[in-house]
Amino acid sequence: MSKIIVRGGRKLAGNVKINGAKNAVLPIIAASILGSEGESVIHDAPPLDDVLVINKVLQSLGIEVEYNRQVIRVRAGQINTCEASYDLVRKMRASFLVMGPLLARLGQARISLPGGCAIGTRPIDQHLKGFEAMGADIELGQGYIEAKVKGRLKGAKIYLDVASVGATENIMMAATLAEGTTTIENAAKEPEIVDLANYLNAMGAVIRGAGTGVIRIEGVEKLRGCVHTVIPDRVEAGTYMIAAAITGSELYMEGAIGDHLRPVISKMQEMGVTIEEDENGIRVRATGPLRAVDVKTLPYPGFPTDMQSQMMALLMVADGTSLVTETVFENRFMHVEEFANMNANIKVDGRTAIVSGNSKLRGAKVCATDLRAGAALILAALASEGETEITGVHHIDRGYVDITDVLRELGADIYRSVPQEIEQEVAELGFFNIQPTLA
Ligand SMILES: CC(=O)N[C@H]1[C@@H](OP(=O)(O)OP(=O)(O)OC[C@H]2O[C@@H](n3ccc(=O)[nH]c3=O)[C@H](O)[C@@H]2O)O[C@H](CO)[C@@H](O)[C@@H]1O
Ligand SMILES: C=C(OP(=O)(O)O)C(=O)O
Repeated sequence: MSKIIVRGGRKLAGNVKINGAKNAVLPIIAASILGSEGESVIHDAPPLDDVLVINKVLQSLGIEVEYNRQVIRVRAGQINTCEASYDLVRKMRASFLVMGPLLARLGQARISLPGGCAIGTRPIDQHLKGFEAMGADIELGQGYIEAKVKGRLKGAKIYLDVASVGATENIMMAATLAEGTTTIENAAKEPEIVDLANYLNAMGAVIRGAGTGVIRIEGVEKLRGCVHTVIPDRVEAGTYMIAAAITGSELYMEGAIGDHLRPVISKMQEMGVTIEEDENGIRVRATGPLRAVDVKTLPYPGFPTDMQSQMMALLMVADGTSLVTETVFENRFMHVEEFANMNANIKVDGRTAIVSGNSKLRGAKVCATDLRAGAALILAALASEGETEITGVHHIDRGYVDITDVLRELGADIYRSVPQEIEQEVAELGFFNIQPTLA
């Protein structure tokens, strides 16, 4: 498996073209299962391992999927099976998002339990509660979850105990073909939910309120393929924004949407980073010293948990002590131990990390324990003295397109031992040597 090698201390400069959002395209691909007529054409689908995996899940169901130059074409007129196998679902939690569409379309779905995970227990009780409220019988056994409904799902009022992104998406997709109206209360409000609702509406669904805490879905008889462009990846953009700040540089995030990044922008401004937004993107400039700030992760529009580790990397080099509180996942501080190997000074007390700033970071051998932790290690390495060697690169490949090439073009001294596309080609040949995901 590949390693990423970084020699820190270089300034960066230039434009970063932000890719389509991983967390938007995955549910959108799953939603394509609902289109019993025509073809769905999904533009700006980023070439990530997660996208390859979910495409394979659809193909394993007998659905036609073509992926070429960031465009995915899905023809789901015929589906051969309602079962998504363990081998694929274990690679990525988001594969579970095919449950709602399959249940709605075929009245039955059998999906392997999504695998264990490093950032928290990540139960799926809220997804199942929603399906049950819509009339599905759920059975668990032999590592699989089976859901069945006689006839169509029935519209229902569903209150989510936690504003889960995945549960909101899964229930919203299932409800599009249900009989009657479904209301999701305490729904997640993330931009990716809005993108999915826009996609479903373009397929013929009737969804209102996406982006607010109450979403109403009027069921329709059938959906058809449509053409859609995926929103830009706010986490990819946020990660490069921190790359600019941590190296005292200036970068322009082309295509990034400021409104999707409000808490990240605000916190970076509080730290003393200059941020300018225009209609095409976001410019980040860091010249002076950075101030410590406290950060608490929350569901959207709060500070995103997917930016917590990267923000922590930046706080390690700020003046003063910062508190980072993780409220979304109960075990998302594994990067702290790796940061400590790089000479950071961080103490964890329950769900809060106390980050002492002004660290003189030093290169070390470290391991990416999950996707964003991996990105945060790259960021810390850019600001470190000496060489950092990062293993666990398969995690990073789940969510960043060519991150080493992009950073090298911006001026970083960074390379990976095996290029991402070669690892993907090997995976495409069928040797899915990507380990089960831990994030
Ligand atoms: C593919 C994708 O979009 N992944 C994102 C999605 O993950 P995902 O959809 O898995 O995250 P959720 O919003 O569901 O999880 C949020 C919290 O709710 C809990 N929970 C969730 C479902 C459930 O049935 N019961 C339950 O208790 C989880 O354990 C977690 O503590 O949102 C997370 C929170 O913004 C992000 O970090 C992930 O990057
Ligand atoms: C946790 C993440 O993704 P996933 O939900 O796919 O594991 C992430 O994108 O940071």
